[in-house]
Amino acid sequence: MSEPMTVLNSDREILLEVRDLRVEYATQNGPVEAVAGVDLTLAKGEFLGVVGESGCGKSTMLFGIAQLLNPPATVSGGEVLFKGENLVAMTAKSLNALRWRDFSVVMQSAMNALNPVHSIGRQFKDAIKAHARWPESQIKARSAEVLELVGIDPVHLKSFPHQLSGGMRQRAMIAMALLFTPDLIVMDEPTSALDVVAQRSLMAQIKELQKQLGFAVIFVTHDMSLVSHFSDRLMVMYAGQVVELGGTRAVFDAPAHPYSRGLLDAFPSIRGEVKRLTGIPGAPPNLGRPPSGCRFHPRCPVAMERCSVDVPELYLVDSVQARCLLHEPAAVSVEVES
Ligand SMILES: Nc1ncnc2c1ncn2[C@@H]1O[C@H](COP(=O)(O)OP(=O)(O)OP(=O)(O)O)[C@@H](O)[C@H]1O
Repeated sequence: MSEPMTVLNSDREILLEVRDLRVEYATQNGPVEAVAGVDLTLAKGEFLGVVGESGCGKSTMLFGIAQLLNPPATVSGGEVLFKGENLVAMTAKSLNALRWRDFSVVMQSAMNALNPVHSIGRQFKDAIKAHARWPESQIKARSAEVLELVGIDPVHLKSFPHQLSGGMRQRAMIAMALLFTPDLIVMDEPTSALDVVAQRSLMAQIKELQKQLGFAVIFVTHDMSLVSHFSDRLMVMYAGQVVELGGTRAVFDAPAHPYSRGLLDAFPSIRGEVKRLTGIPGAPPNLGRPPSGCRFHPRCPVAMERCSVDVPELYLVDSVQARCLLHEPAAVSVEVES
């Protein structure tokens, strides 16, 4: 396996290094590889957006990184080095010691993640007690502090999840993730259950907190436009693989992979030129039997004959990486010569 490229990171210290991560679901028809060899490095304090259509493996990758997969899913290969330690090889006990303290996870729906029969304050207290022996007064003070950080009046420590609005519940989840000011927060579509206005305001708040507290974020969404203003780098996933990775601005300005271009064309631009939204015809493949060659070739508007045969790697295109044979160094030099 080739060494993962780290050229896209700044000089900042590396917090997370994912090497050739593979996740399989065991099914009656054999294994389905939902994450097929992802390489990624994340610097301290960096905000990475992960985008792609439904079923491309974004959540599975996130859960694979956080070691939160449950059967039938298992990590079938690769390493997740968090501050130099491989989470994949860690015991459940060591992982539990890291969770909340060093990294935390915010799920799609706080209604499912929060316990409906306990008050918010009780749930914060349980999370703290699992990791620290703080006196009652410190638990109360910290719980109130993190709620205030996300713009919720601390009186709501007494509230039960159903007594809060959807936006407040998501904020409460983020507050809980901040209890120990971790170095990394992974977020799986934390705004998807909210209306557009609440979505933007929560995004802005996450970004503000991130700047203030310095944690890194991996933010999964299927909405390109949502992360456009907030993420430093963007990872585009298709059929379990990274198909493009680069600075968010660079990917938006000149997407190097036809799939990224298709995703961008599927969302309206607020300030850009008015154009017809085209999107991408067809649907992501069944990962039990992914297409030969380039996994995107059956839907690709610029596919060449060899795309159904030759397997593309991630190639460097200016400052981004793209998994497309159009950018294979040999193909590019032939084009230049002719
Ligand atoms: N329980 C399961 N058994 C078999 N395959 C599964 C199972 N759950 C997910 N998969 C496979 O894993 C793939 C990736 O799913 P995943 O939920 O990670 O995608 P996603 O990009 O996060 O989608 P979404 O945006 O809808 O959450 C799916 O295409 C599906 O084929």
